[in-house]
Amino acid sequence: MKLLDGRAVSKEILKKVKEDIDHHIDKKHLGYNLSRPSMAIVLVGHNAASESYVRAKTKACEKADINYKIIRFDENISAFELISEIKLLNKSHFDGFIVQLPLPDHIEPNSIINEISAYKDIDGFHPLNFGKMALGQKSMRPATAYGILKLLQYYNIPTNSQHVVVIGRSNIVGKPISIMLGNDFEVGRSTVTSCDIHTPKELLKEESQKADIVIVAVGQPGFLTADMIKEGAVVIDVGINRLESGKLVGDCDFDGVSKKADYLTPVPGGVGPMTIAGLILNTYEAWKMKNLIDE
Ligand SMILES: Nc1nc(=O)c2c([nH]1)NC[C@@H]1CN(c3ccc(C(=O)N[C@@H](CCC(=O)O)C(=O)O)cc3)C=[N+]21
Ligand SMILES: [Mg+2]
Repeated sequence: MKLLDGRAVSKEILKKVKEDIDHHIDKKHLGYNLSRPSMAIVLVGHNAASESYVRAKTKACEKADINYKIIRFDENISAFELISEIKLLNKSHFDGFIVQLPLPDHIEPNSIINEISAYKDIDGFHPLNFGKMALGQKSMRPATAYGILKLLQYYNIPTNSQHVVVIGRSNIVGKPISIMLGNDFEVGRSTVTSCDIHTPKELLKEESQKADIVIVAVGQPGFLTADMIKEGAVVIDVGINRLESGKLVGDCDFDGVSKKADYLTPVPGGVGPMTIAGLILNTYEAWKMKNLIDE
């Protein structure tokens, strides 16, 4: 069994992005001095998990030499005020920005996401980007799904004609990864079965036992057990669950699954850092688009 080292792959991607940015800036593209890419992170209220994810994002910006600014708002901000701020950010110098989720209960997240300029939507959550992604057009891709594709690609894990079972159908992970792997991309052309926690357990097991690749994103520790996979499967664990002990675990029964799978992502150190790599790649791509840099 081989661990898919998202931390190491992410580090390599960040280094490569920095070098590519340096390269474009050295060329003084279009005859003017390009400034480095920049992103803003909108943070509403104080959520301990969000604070830690945002720290991981800013550290990645430092590694890729991308400028960033954290923009904080009081948890009592109204949806109307927040949308006004989003409209300002759409017109700002930032190449991209994200609105860290979850938002306070009184703000409906889609009402905010829909206001983000698709050109600056480095999370890839805007309906225009989601639609383009689904149609197989160039777009900002949902960062976690993008990161997972990059991880599979890095380890030369084939997806072409492979049977993939995705467990979880969230708009930010399960749904987009199911669509992307079904598309006719560099990484794709898979036969995808989309399941979720409501799929009857026997039916789910019947499917997942046949899968070459299982992607689990349900947010329940120990959900995927060894009896649910075939010998030699590739298992991508998207879960990040903090146990009462403080320990961070994924959605797999790690000890059991690791004895049967050929490849497995650890938690931490797997999909989490790859999500951040996806975000940095999207920022780099938004910057290139804005400056008309064509690869
Ligand atoms: N607008 C928005 N975009 C997001 O991309 C977004 C979000 N909101 N809200 C929350 C989720 C979660 N997320 C993670 C990013 C990195 C790690 C990560 O790097 N995790 C480390 C461990 C971190 C730790 O120790 O807590 C790891 O798995 O190795 C995890 C989770 C991005 N999210
Ligand atoms: Mg098969």
